[in-house]
Amino acid sequence: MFLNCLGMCCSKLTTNTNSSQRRFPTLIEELCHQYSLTDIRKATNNFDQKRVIGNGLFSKVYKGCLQHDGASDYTVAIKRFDNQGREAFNNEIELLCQLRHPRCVSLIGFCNHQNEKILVYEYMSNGSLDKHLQDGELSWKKRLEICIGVARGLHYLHTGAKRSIFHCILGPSTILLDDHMEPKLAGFGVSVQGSRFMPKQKQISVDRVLGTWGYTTTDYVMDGTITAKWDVFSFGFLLLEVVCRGMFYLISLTEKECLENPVEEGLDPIIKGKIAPDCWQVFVDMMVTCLNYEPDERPTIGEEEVQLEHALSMQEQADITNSNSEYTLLSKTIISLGVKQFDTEKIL
Ligand SMILES: Nc1ncnc2c1ncn2[C@@H]1O[C@H](COP(=O)(O)OP(=O)(O)OP(=O)(O)O)[C@@H](O)[C@H]1O
Repeated sequence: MFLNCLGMCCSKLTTNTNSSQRRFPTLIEELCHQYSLTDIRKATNNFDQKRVIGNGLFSKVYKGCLQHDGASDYTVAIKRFDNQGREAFNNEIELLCQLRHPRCVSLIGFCNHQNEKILVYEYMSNGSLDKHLQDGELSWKKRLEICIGVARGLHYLHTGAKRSIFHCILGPSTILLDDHMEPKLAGFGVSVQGSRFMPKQKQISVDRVLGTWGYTTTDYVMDGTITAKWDVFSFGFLLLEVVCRGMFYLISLTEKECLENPVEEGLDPIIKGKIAPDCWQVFVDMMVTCLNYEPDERPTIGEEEVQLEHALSMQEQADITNSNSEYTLLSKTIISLGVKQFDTEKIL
């Protein structure tokens, strides 16, 4: 019933575009505040370019300053969708209104004024994970903690709501970090919700290719369906990128050779020597199973979460007894993605 109501609210959002400041006496409005375009213009200094903090697939994200419920000014992130982003706007508002989890970014409000489709979120002061991976400043333990946080968020999406939610574009640019460097999932514009009466793992069909290329699994491309195992594959890719510093992001099929070298050879120099071999073994086994070509062979994200916590505790144990010296990894892990089975002509 709750989700039906939300669905109806969202279709109202799409169809009623002529009124300038229409009120929605609906659940969505109860759940998140509706801002006027004037409020948003004021908050972003009229969409000042200098306030741009990120670019989405169909949107620009600004740092803004808003007043809410009479409280003093506070900082928010304001996503302004372009004309192609209407569907993403509706999708994101519908999903985020339902989500309440410390590992998912919070939606504060929205503005739906004629062609202007805008969402307002809590501001994540440390930006997206990709920036921090590029800078190479994160310790190995922090990386592990971030991966655990991401697994918790995904676990909630897959199992915590009445209908499973599949993120579909999980990657370092859709993982944001708060003041304490804790991760939150963002970028729900193309996420997909399973149908209400379906078992959580059942496949659903979608009619478009989603996701960033490097994090896209073969399942969808082969049979046009999405399951939770899609996100698990993306999570495996994320683990790879977290240790290899952006090396695999947006990998193209022609660059697949880099996966033919052992992962240990591509480790970010910052964390080389810092990873305890026992911890690494757990981590790398998980990565390999997540990236399994066969979706049924991949673990659930709940299993991943538990294993990552186990890996972290192994690292902590090892650090107690080995506080000064560097670790050496003797393993040589080759990841096989089965990418040779792609027919790029058909896909792109
Ligand atoms: N709440 C936020 N706080 C801080 N920065 C943010 C926030 N939301 C988004 N950003 C910045 O904007 C970038 C793009 O946002 P996001 O990941 O939501 O885009 P997207 O999902 O690709 O967008 P779209 O909805 O257009 O498909 C992020 O990588 C990040 O740098």
